[in-house]
Amino acid sequence: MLKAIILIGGPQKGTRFRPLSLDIPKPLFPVAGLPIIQHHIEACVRVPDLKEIILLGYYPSADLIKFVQEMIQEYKIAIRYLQEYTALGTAGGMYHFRDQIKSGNPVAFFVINGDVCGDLPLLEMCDFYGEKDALVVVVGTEAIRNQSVNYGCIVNDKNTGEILHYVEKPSTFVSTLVNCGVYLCSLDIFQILASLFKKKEEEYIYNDLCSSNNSSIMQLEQDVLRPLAGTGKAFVYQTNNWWSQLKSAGSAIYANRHCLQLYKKRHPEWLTNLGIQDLQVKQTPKIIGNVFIHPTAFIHHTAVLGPNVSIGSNVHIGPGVRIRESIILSGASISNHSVILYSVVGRNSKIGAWTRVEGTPCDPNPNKPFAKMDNLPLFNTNGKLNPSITILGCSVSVPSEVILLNLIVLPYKELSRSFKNEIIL
Ligand SMILES: Nc1nc2c(ncn2[C@@H]2O[C@H](COP(=O)(O)OP(=O)(O)O[C@H]3O[C@H](CO)[C@@H](O)[C@H](O)[C@@H]3O)[C@@H](O)[C@H]2O)c(=O)[nH]1
Repeated sequence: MLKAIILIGGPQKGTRFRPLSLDIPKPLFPVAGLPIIQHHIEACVRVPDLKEIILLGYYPSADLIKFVQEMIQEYKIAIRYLQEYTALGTAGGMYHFRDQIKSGNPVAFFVINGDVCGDLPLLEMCDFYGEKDALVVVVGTEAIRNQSVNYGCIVNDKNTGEILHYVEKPSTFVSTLVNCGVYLCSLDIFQILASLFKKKEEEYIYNDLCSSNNSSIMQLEQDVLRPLAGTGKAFVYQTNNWWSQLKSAGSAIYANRHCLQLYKKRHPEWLTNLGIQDLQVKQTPKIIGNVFIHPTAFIHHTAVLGPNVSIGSNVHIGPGVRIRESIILSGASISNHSVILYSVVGRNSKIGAWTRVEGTPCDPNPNKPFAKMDNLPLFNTNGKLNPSITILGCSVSVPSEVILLNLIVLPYKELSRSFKNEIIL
């Protein structure tokens, strides 16, 4: 029997994802029509012997209850949310809830960072794990040299996959093989965490209880992977599958495109597929490439959508609207002949007629194999806003006949004119 833990962090995490995470916890933000962590759950339920999924974080339980109930109904598998009393780090929460994780005696358990997405090779990891006497198997992927330092860097034995050296976000180049934040761990890992916890407690007592260090805070990367490197107990499973972090709001559009592409392989029925026959029989909108449309959305038959568009529930799209490379969240409405390109339109936002909402794609460099998203800061060194996708927070109202370019608009704002390269507070 196997289990899976999805690390979802808490409200203080994911700040670079604002304003998209202002009205919804970041792990529940919909990419390709599904909450980010539902993609992880989808991957987990494909593993035949996986019996329980634990979401681990420090969001208030109330934020997750509805989602957990929906997931249990949808996937008919045990899913629960365990709330840390404070941020305990990527391994501290696991140690705190070790009895729940160990119960039922799983042979191993997955740990998946909630802020990554990709074609996760969970089944392949199980086979690889079975061949090794491993405490932990980590998924690794190639990155380009200057980007690799933003990740956990792994030096491995090319023949066996054994991790020989591990450095978390090194200050200088170590290796182009990076940690994807997806692990398969043996229960024996808790012994390492137990001795670490004991050591930290002793230090705390030795320091006359005046140290502010919380001995419960532990990191999977620094406290487990790094000491295990070179002991023959940690291995890397290397993948060339698509994989990305979801750190900045800009990465949502990039992830949306790739998740829609993955549906082609796993769930073609989720993509809107209007054949020539449909077009002749009934009046339907024109769909280009991969598009997800929630069944409750209304799309006028003269609208043109795609490629890489996700439309949420109860969205209303008027006549002649053109949408490309964008996410339209639930309840939004877009009036006649407006154009939406490289943008996220927030929940319940309203866009008038003949308006253009456009962002700048911030994709990885297509000329460099293995390039990842650059999580650029909001402002460049000259103090100017780095051009990025346009984001309208929830309940934003945009008038007719204006142009919005490279804009971040906070929730509930009523715009009255055109804007360019600005953050509207
Ligand atoms: N439950 C819980 N989750 C946490 C906590 N702290 C972080 N997380 C979750 O753990 C994941 C990783 O956390 P970060 O601390 O933000 O690390 P990172 O910068 O994303 O780097 C990690 O992921 C990279 C791949 O995306 C790795 O390359 C790197 O080595 C590391 O594992 C995220 O999903 C985050 O929400 C915590 O205290 N509690």
